[in-house]
Amino acid sequence: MNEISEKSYAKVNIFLKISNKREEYHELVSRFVRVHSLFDTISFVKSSRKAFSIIGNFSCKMETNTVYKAYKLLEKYDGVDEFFKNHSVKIEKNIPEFAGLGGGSSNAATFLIMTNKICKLNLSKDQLCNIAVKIGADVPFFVYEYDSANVTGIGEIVEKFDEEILNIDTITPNIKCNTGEIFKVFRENFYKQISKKEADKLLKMKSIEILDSLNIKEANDLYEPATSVYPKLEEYGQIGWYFSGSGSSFFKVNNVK
Ligand SMILES: C[C@](O)(CO)[C@H](O)COP(=O)(O)OP(=O)(O)OC[C@H]1O[C@@H](n2ccc(N)nc2=O)[C@H](O)[C@@H]1O
Ligand SMILES: Nc1ncnc2c1ncn2[C@@H]1O[C@H](COP(=O)(O)OP(=O)(O)OP(=O)(O)O)[C@@H](O)[C@H]1O
Repeated sequence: MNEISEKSYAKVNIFLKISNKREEYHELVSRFVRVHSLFDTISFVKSSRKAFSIIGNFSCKMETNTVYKAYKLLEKYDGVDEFFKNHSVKIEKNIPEFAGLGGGSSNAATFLIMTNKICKLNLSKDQLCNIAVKIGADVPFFVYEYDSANVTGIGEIVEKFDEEILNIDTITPNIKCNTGEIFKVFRENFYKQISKKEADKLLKMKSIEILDSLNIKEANDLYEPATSVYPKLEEYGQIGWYFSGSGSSFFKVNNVK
């Protein structure tokens, strides 16, 4: 076999509320949904480079690429180092970066899943999740490959949510949102915590019902801090559109109730 390929999907946060602080991080209560129409493609292709390599257009250096971080966490397993001496990782990017669509996190998770399979590591989803949290808060969601899930903790608790597949449109303004900065401004100027009662209620509701009952500010606790840092974002906050993660993307769900 010369090449294997998998899709690496984007996500949106149907709602995103903060429930607590955990040291420098924030615990969230969120519904994550995969966007079927937006994905990168990751392939393992034969190579004679004799060292781990990534082929693709990235704004970051190799050492900070989430796929490289995932490789470093798997290289101690039998056969992984040898496999990537003879194969390069090719990533065709479609998911915009710094967009709140989880592109880097998704790529890392797809890499973990593909390497687990091709190198026959036999790691369970829960074991892969323990590795995923070391790469980033959004990586565990993508490891489970659910179309829709409730995500809590700082991203490590992922529970499947059964609902119809959502038809989602996204727009990504040309604004690079810095996730760390937005959480910092949230903590300093906008801090609030969702109550357990309100969180339990949202976690039981279907995504389209949640969006029907909340406006853009109510659905995402990071929208106001994000617009305070990047005021131009407000030009995109039209009725019917919602804000994903720490931005800059907005999304709309086309399914009808
Ligand atoms: C906002 C979301 O996109 C929602 O899906 C994620 O929670 C962000 O996840 P991510 O981009 O993978 O974020 P990371 O790369 O892990 O963290 C970047 C920075 O954001 C802040 N951060 C991130 C996640 C979180 N739950 N609380 C935080 O306070 C931290 O300062 C951290 O240093
Ligand atoms: N495989 C990758 N794909 C895209 N960006 C990557 C990757 N690896 C590292 N990065 C770097 O990660 C940062 C942002 O990544 P990403 O595009 O996943 O952020 P995001 O859209 O803000 O995601 P999130 O929804 O998790 O906040 C940029 O600095 C980018 O260069």
